[in-house]
Amino acid sequence: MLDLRAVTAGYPGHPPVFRDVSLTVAPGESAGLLGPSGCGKSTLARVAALLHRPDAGTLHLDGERIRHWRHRAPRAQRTAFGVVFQQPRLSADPRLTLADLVAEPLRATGDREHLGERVAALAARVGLTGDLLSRRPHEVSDGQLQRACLARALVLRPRWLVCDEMTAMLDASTTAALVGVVEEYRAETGAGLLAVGHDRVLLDRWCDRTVEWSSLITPAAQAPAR
Ligand SMILES: Nc1ncnc2c1ncn2[C@@H]1O[C@H](COP(=O)(O)OP(=O)(O)OP(=O)(O)O)[C@@H](O)[C@H]1O
Repeated sequence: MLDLRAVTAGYPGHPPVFRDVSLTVAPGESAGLLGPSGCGKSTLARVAALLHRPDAGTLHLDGERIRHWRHRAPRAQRTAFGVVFQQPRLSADPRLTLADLVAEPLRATGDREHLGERVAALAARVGLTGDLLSRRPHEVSDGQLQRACLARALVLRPRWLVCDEMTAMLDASTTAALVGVVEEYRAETGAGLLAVGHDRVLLDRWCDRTVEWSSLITPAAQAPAR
């Protein structure tokens, strides 16, 4: 269970982006989060994935209260999440080949057993050929790079996936392919999913339920647009 209760979050030097937001995703469930630009969806998703420390509120992950975020979170909690962001170029080290990008979490955690085979299997799953794996980010398209970022998110076999507008800049066939990979992985592992997006049709098709940001928040709790 991913259980966010009365979370208030924002950025230093600014009023909170939102206050007292609660959201629960059951084990194995897929929840879509829909809302207008700038309301705080990504911030909430980052809090949920332990990447952004909230100012107040609680997060329980599979029954355990989270007390630390980012590098301070215990490895077992950090690696429970696979996260894919909207803009692959902002989350990919331009010096790495796509193969090394996919392998990055394995190297970071020291889990190098059968590394080459695991990367190759995931690359095949997301539709990356051997030729593409040897290229660097500037030598591939956004869609190809996003495929590598999804493979990287899956390589530690997370229990939870957070996809923050993963397909926003992709064409329809790449969107369908990546959503298909996520769903195949979830069917195999029982992983839960929080998918943030603007596209109601996509989220309704993809997820067990779609949550509107406006239903999470009282008008007084939303900070004015900055
Ligand atoms: N690093 C930051 N420092 C200061 N303010 C930030 C930072 N990141 C985001 N914000 C602000 O926080 C608010 C919420 O941003 P967030 O990215 O969570 O919204 P969002 O709902 O995901 O938007 P979008 O749908 O456009 O991606 C926005 O007003 C944004 O300008």
